[in-house]
Amino acid sequence: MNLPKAFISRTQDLLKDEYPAFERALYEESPISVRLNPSKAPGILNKSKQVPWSINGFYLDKRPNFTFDPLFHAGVYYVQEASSMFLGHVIQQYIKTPVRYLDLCAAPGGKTTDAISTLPEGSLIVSNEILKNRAHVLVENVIKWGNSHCIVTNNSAEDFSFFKNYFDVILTDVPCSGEGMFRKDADAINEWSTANVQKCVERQKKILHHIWEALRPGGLLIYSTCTYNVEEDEEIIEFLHQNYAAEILPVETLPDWYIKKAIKGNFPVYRFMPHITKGEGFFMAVVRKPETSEKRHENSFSYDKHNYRKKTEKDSKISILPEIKTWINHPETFYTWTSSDRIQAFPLHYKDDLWLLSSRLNILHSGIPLCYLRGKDYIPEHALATSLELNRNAFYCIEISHSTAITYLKRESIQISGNIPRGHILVTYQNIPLGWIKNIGNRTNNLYPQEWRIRSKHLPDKLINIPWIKKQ
Ligand SMILES: C[S@@+](CC[C@H](N)C(=O)[O-])C[C@H]1O[C@@H](n2cnc3c(N)ncnc32)[C@H](O)[C@@H]1O
Repeated sequence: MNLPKAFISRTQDLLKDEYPAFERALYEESPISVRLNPSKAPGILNKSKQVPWSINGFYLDKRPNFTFDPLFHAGVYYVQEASSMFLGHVIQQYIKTPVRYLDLCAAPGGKTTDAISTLPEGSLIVSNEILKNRAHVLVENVIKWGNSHCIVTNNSAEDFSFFKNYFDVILTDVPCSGEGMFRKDADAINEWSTANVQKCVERQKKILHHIWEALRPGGLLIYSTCTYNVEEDEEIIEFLHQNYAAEILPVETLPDWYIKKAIKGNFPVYRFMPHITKGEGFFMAVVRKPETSEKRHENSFSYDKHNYRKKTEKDSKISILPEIKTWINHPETFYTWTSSDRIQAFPLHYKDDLWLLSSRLNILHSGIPLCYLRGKDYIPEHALATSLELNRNAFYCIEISHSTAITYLKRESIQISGNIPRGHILVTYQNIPLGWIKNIGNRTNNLYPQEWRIRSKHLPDKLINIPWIKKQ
C-alpha cells in the first residue's frame, strides 16, 4: 500500500501520537462481518462474535464463499463492514414510531437493508441512487431483502427538493474521498488527492442544501462518510449548525466499543478508526432540523393524483384475476394495480405517497411486483418469491439441495422428480425461497433473473460456510 504523502502529513496532524498505530492498522486484514436479515435467517450466529453496536451484525473468523452460498442470494444476510452498522443503533435510539425515511445515497444498499430491519414496522422507505448502474444493484439487494414498504428511485438530490417537509428522517451517506476504504480498496488510494477532498466537500454541501427542504421541521438528518479528514466530517456538521440551525444530537455508546469522539470542535460525532474500532473508517452524526410552526401539507403538493394514476394504468393489457391477490398475505392491506403488462402491490396505507412520489421521481422498484403477462401466461415475478409477504400456500414448493441450488442460481435447467404439477413452482433451499421454475412436463424452465445469475464457472473444492447455530 502506497499512502499519498499529503494524506500522511494531514492525518499525522489530526491524530498526533495515535498516527503510528493508525497507519499500522491500515496494513492489517479487514475484519469480515455480515448482517442478518432477522425476517429470513434460519438460525443465529455465535453471540460472542456479535458486532457490539448492531443487533443483527456478526464478525466471521474466515471469509465464506458467499457466491456459492444460496442463502446469500436469497437475502438471508448482507455482507457489510461492521462500522457502517452503527446506523441501526442510531435508528433504534431515535426512531420509535413509523416514519417516512429517505436513504439518499443508497447503492449498493448496505444501509438501506439495515434501516429496513431496524425501523419501526410500517415505515415507508425510499431508497435512492443517482447512478443508474448502481441503482440497479440497489434494486437487486432491496428485492432480495423482501420488504414490501420500499421504493427505489434513480434521482439526484435536487429532484427531492420538490417534496418540501415530506420526510421524517433522511440518511445522507454521501460520496466522499473514501480514506476509510484504503485498506479494502486500492482504487480509493489512487483516486485520493487534496483537490478531491475539496471537491467532495463542495458536493456534500450541495447535496445537503437540496435535501434539507425535503426534511420536515423536527425531523432527523443522519450524515455519514467513510473518510477521516475533518473537512468532510466535523466541518460539515459545523456548516449544518451554522447555516441551517441544525441541533447536533448525541448517540448512546459504550466505552468498550472504542468509538472516537470529535477531532475538531465539541459536537457529539462518532468516528470509527481502524486502530481502535473493529471495522473500517467511518464517521456518523445525527442532526435535528429546528421545529417551526410550518407543518407538512400532504395535500398541498401540486400534482393531479387522479390524472397521474389514470395515465399509468391506461395502457394496461393485463387484468387482475382475483386469484392473484391471494399470492400475498393480508391482501386487504395492499393496493393492487396494473401498469402495462405487469401487476403490482403496494401497502394501501401509503398509496397516495406512491402516486405523489411517482409524479416527480424515476421509480425503479416499489412494493411487491406480483406478475407479468407473456402471451396468456401470468408469470410470477422474482420479487414475489423473495417477498416476506409471499403466501407460500398459493404455490407448489420444492426444496432443493446445495448443488441443485447452485445450478439453479447459474440459471441452468434443474431436474425435478416425482409427481410434480405443471406450472410455476417455488424453489426453496433450507426452506428459504430462491425463485421460480416452470415445470413443462419433460423439463423445467429456470426463471431466475438472467442478470443476477452466478457467472463463476468454478466451484471451490472445499466450501467455507456461515457458522449457523439453529434457533431453539
Ligand atoms: C458511500 S456510497 C453509498 C453506500 C450506501 N449508502 C451503502 O451503505 O451501501 C455513496 C453513493 O452516493 C452516490 N453519489 C455520487 N454522487 C452523488 C450525488 N451528487 N448526489 C447523490 N449521490 C451521489 C454514489 O454513486 C454512491 O452510490
